[in-house]
This record gives sequence, structure tokens and C-alpha cells, in this order.
Amino acid sequence: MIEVQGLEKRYGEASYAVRDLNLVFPDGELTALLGPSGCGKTTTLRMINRLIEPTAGRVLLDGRDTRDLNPEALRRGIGYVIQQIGLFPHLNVAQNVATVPDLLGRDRRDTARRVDDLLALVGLDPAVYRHKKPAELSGGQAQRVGVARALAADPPVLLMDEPFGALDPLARDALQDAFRDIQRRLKKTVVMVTHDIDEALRLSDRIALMNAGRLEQVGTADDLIHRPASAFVRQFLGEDATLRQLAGQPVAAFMTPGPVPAGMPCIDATLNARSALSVMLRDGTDTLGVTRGGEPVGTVAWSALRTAGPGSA
Ligand SMILES: Nc1ncnc2c1ncn2[C@@H]1O[C@H](COP(=O)(O)OP(=O)(O)OP(=O)(O)O)[C@@H](O)[C@H]1O
Repeated sequence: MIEVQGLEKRYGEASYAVRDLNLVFPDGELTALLGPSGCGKTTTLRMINRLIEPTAGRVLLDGRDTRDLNPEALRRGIGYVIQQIGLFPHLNVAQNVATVPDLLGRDRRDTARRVDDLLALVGLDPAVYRHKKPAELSGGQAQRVGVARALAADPPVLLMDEPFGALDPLARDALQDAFRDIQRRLKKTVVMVTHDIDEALRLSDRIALMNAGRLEQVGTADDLIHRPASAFVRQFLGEDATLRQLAGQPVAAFMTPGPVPAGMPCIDATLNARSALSVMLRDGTDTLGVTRGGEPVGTVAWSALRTAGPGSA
């Protein structure tokens, strides 16, 4: 179990990235740290593995204050997955996955077997991918290797920072599904930073919603949606009904047929409209091109998706 007590990170005199945060991350559960950009999610995550040192408060790992542990040893015992996973370019996939077990002096043959098991677990055929170099992988495949690497030393705790954020919607859906299955089997204690409500709803057991460095509410998705503790929570999750509705309809239903301006990010017409919303949020754009079979067929606007709210579609 991870417990943070009175956790604070202050930059300068009065600039708080995280303020008086009290939270428990139960064993075997996936807790999403959710909230708008800049609310302190990443800072919180990085204080757990001491990549950032708190200015006040403490982090307990199974009851032990992490300040009493050697930071490198602490980090070796905690899996860490970030958005753009940094694989070692000169090592092949198997060597990348085996990095931490090798560092820990684990038996080579056991590790080789484990690497193959993990590659299969994340959906990469070991016979095909074991010897590939990172440059030969797609973004989604590299991210899968990153997840396998984080699991390689079998850490009880996994910290993930927007682990699927850089992927296109199809690859993201696939890897989220794979990860959900993995988590069901392995039951790690996972803390996952995301600003994507959809991702939090899909993957987490509990959601901790942050705002301006503070915790607004922690609970199940159902708690936050139906029993919001504040106006902020209600507002942040208020789009939920809309989002669910969007998930059931293809992008094509909201499309304006016509040309697609050069350079505009595109989405396939057969994907669901919620994916379009996610891409807009990720890319900070309010209009996407729509393609069918790779051919541009129209555009979809944020405003069109917004009108899909309850009672208006
Ligand atoms: N090294 C730093 N010096 C000063 N301020 C910082 C520093 N690192 C982060 N901050 C500030 O702390 C706040 C929280 O940052 P943090 O990265 O934790 O947010 P976040 O919720 O993860 O945001 P995002 O979703 O955009 O990644 C932000 O306002 C940020 O500008």
C-alpha cells in the first residue's frame, strides 16, 4: 500500500504544485490521478518514487517512510512508464525488457523466459520482436515494450504517467485493453496519471481528482459521477453522459463533408466520436479531418460533438 500524508511541493515562496495531499493507494488497485493540466498529477507521481523530493509531508510504502530508503533502490523496486517511453536505442527489445532484472543480478535464463512471457503478455510475439531494435518499432509497439520493461522485475508497484497519451486512438484502445487484462491478472498497485476522463473510467478502480494542487475527491467513478463532493467535480465529470453517448456513435455521424485543409490531424470515419474528442484534447485542436479508407472525406468540429449532449442528440 502507498500512503501520502500532508504531501506538498512548493516552488519558491508561494507557488504550490501540490498542497496538503492525503491519499491512500490500496494494494492491487489501479488509482487514476485525474485532473486538468498543471493540477499537480505528475509532481505527485514523481514524489512517490522520489524523482521529486517533497517540501513537506511524507510517502509511506507498506508503512515505511520512503525517505528512509535509498532512492535508486526504491526506484528499482517500482515500475515506471511514461508517455514517450525511453528505450535504449542500441539494445534490442529483449535486452531493453531485461534491463532491471539484469541490474538486479537475476538469473539470465529465468530472465530470458520472463522476457518472452512478458512480450506475449503485452501482445508482441517474442519470436518476431525479441531481436528487433527500438527504431524498427511503431509507437504502439515501443510503448508495449515499455510496459513489459516496467513489469520485468515484477515490482508490486507501477507508476504510469500518461502511458498511452502519445498513441493514436486505435493503438491506444488496443494497449488499454491489453493493459486492463494484464492488471486483472497481475493485480499490481498502480498509480496512473491521466487527464483523459475516458481512460480513467476505463482502467481505474478508483479516481483521485485533483485541482490546483489539491485533492478534490477520491472514490470510484460511480462516487464521483453520482456523488460529486464539489462543484468542480460535478463540472469536470459532467461531460460523462455526453462522452458515453459519443462512444456509441461513429465520427461520421458528426462530420461535415468537404475538403480537409492540408496538415490538419485526421481521424478515421469508423472510429467512435469519443476518440475524436480525445484526439482534439491531445492535440489541442477543435477541428479534425475525417478519412475513410485513407481518403479525406470531411471535417468534424468540437462544437458538433458538444451538441451531442443528453437530450440534444
Ligand atoms: N520545476 C518546476 N518549477 C516551478 N514550477 C513547476 C515545476 N514543475 C512543475 N511546476 C508547476 O507545478 C504545477 C504542477 O505541475 P505538474 O506537472 O505536476 O502538473 P500536471 O497535473 O501533471 O500537468 P499536465 O497534465 O499538464 O502534465 C504546474 O503549475 C507547474 O507549472
